[in-house]
Amino acid sequence: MALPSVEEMSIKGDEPPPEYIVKDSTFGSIESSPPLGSIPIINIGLFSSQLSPSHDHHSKQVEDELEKLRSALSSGGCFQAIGHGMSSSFLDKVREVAKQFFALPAEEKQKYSRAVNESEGYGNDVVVSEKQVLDWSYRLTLRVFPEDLRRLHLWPQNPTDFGEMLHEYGTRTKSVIDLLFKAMAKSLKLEEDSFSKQFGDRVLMQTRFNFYPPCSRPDQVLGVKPHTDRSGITILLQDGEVEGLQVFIEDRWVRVPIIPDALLVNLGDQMQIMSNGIFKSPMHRVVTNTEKMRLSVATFSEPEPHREIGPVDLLIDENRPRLYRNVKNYGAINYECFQKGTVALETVRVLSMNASGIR
Ligand SMILES: O=C(O)CCC(=O)C(=O)O
Ligand SMILES: [Fe+2]
Repeated sequence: MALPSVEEMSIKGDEPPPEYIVKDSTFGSIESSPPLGSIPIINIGLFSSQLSPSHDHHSKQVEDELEKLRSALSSGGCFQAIGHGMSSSFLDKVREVAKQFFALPAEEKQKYSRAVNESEGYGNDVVVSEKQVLDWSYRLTLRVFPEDLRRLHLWPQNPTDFGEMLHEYGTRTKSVIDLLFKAMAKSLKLEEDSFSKQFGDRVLMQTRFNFYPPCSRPDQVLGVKPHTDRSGITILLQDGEVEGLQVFIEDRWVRVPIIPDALLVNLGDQMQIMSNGIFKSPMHRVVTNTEKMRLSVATFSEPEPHREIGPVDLLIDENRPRLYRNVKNYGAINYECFQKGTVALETVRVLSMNASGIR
């Protein structure tokens, strides 16, 4: 028998069925309120080439910010980006339009349902195994770039400005991603296209609207289970008021604070590979609560599946031997590992040398 939808269960205040109960505690049990993390705040406006780089004073500021970027990505693997150029009223509009979609009656949302074996569209978790613990959320996932790969029949017609909002938000987010690829390379003293050329000119960008309705058992159920993103980088617009995201930093979970106008940048697995392990793809999860719904908008960037990616040559040397092999279609590898419950990045690792330098 099919399970009732998360939406239905949330409205009725149902006790979550066993399929949703988190048993595995590899990454510790659910704590709704671990300490607040000190996630670095970085002014990415300083990386924009539109600013004149002529003043010494200014270039010192840029250097300092690049160093903050390098340090953030090589430790916790995430930071809060400010100075991204999107106004707070625009970000509120994105959240508002998305909330209007999720507030529609179930039948209306189902018009955009994800087909079996597809990642795009509206729905709950893809169920891949009986042992899988399900997430207390529903989602709408849409590809935004390249533009010719948009599946417009899955883009909501209601609210009527949804498509316009997604096009605008996606376009601006793409500029942020392009800017960050360059800044990340510069922060490691590399040519600025060192990462972006691996992505090519047809970077794939998918936006996932995550909706987490109230849950009667936040102590037993997660909005999203612990995972690392398979992307190059992920740009996350958090709910402006309701917390829920936690990141695993230095062996413990910390809460990600809400800064309504900031975009949270999460490094993904593919950028960990390209940086030869210098940058870290952080484990994160989302907790639920009994009272309030929460919305987040995650935009994932990755290379086209046929492109081979691998550690940048200049980041491989005697002190830092190659950690990962070159890979194509990392998305499929990540998905297969998710099904088997194994860690995708481990499967693309090069065997490490022993102390005497012999493999
Ligand atoms: O809802 C969030 O804050 C995070 C969502 C997330 O991790 C994801 O969609 O990959
Ligand atoms: Fe994620």
